Amino acid sequence: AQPGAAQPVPAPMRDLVWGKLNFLHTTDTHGWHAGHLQEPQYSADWGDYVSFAEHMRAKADRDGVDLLLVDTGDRVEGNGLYDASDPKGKYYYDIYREQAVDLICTGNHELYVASTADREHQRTVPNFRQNYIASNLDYVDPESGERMPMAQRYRKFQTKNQKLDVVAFGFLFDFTGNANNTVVQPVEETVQEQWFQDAIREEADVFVVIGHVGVHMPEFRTIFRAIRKQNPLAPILFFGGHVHVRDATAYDSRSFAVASGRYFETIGWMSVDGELERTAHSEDADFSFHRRYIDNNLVGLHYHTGLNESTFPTEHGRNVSAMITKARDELKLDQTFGCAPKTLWMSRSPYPGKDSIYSWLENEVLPDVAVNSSRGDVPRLVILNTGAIRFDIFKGPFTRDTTYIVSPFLSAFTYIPNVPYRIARKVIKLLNSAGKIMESGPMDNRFMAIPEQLVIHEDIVHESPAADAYADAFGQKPLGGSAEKRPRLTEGYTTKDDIGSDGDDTVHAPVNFYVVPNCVQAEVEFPTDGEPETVDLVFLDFITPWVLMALRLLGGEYSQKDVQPYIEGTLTGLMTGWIEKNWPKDC
Ligand SMILES: Nc1ccn([C@@H]2O[C@H](COP(=O)(O)O)[C@@H](O)[C@H]2O)c(=O)n1
Repeated sequence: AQPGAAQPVPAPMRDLVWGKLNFLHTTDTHGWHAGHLQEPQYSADWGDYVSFAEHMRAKADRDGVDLLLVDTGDRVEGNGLYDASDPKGKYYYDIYREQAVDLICTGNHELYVASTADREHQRTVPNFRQNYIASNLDYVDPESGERMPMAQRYRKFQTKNQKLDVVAFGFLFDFTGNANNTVVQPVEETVQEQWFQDAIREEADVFVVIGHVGVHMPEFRTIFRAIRKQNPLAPILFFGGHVHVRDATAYDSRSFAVASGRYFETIGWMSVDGELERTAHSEDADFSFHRRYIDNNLVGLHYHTGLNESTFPTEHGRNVSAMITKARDELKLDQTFGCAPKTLWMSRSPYPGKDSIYSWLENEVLPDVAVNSSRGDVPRLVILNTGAIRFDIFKGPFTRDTTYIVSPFLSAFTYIPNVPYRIARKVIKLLNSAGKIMESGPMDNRFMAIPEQLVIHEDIVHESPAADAYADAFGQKPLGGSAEKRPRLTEGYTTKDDIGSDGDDTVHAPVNFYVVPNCVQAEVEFPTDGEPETVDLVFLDFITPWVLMALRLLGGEYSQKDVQPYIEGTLTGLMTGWIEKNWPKDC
């Protein structure tokens, strides 16, 4: 872990179940490779993961089974370690490559901005040349204009110890927001391509599909159906992501799919056991699948390896942790802009509410920063999509790192001047409508909100979410402390997926999740009496297509040419400026 990172505390644990073929999985790490310095439960860093994987591989070798490492994209955007350098990722690419990832693919965040996609192609693809898979993604060379596969379309290889034949694919969901130096082919089309049809006819003991795709998204079903049609008896394993949740499902009795959360809070574990060799595949062959969501902290990593503080870190792992410390120092990520007077939550506290980050933005920040000096006294509606905010603000120092953690995007405020208020006032309602109007495809309203809400549609409020709940440690091993003296449970994930509610490796007290609207809105410079005739409609550029669509549905004929820049700077910069001005400097 990084110097100064919060110390994890012991908790009741569930063991990993090993099989013949085992996997460790990361997804949506978004630059959090230093770990969560303020959250003990997720405070291990990428160097610790390197040590962990080395010990787990050694165990696999000793036991004659196999272990593969998977990463399913969105490695960038969302943490100072990636975002704070110029160019972005100056340190991240060299840190990330130190992990021996066997199967890796691209997420949408590697593609929003052309220069990010260029760097993915120039750095990460060659770093993982044999292992990077891009089944439905092309890259356009900036010099020649030539369109080429981002990486190999699929990978066929043999596992180290059992020589199992694996055919692996690497997909991205049907993403349409990519920069124009990449092309994402819809999954429905890809599975009809000749190369794919040939690949699923290769001799395989196991098919592995990794993808930046939620395990309940239709894209994985499409791939599953295509492979299964040709291979009725083979095990098919899916590793997904994008939705930022811990999740698992099975598409049939010979398939299994797992998604491993977000922000390097989770290291996913999947194992499959049974007669895996294709010669043994039969109607009667029984495969067993297990999944575990490992909280990324040293107490847990020691537990799963049976090691301790002195025996756990490998030389390689220590060196990677040191690379991260050096990068964080050089990037001055601990530089403080202000001291947050209290914790502001995205989903753990209701909106609107005194502890909601969105209420804080709506009531305090937006009215103050969304000001165009030449139109300062014009009444305006300022709309922010909730997905623009990526993480909670914890009470205490708000640092350079926090700015990117909370708001990594380069989104700026744009506006349409003088929109009749009778139309403008209804826009927010349409943007927040539960999907009746713009409900699917790239214009799905939910793409404006946080990714978790693609699968969580209602509040999850526990009767006693507080930290004073105690373990029902029956059948679980207390880690540190006897059964009589059970440890107090820490708050954390209490995942329920299609497999059950025993997926998390650590037994936690539950936390609440309150659904938030797709967008929030501040009314600024409104007359004290009556309504304005017209208003400036101000919004983040990311949601322009939805705003134009909403206006059109309300009878306002506006197009992209009516949308103008409102103020200079990004939401991130403006928010940080507000914090510098309004919160105390020292904590
Ligand atoms: N400029 C941007 C880009 C993205 N968003 C939000 O992020 C969501 C996607 O996040 P993933 O980590 O799941 O890829 C997207 O749906 C938007 O809500 C944004 O606000 N601004």
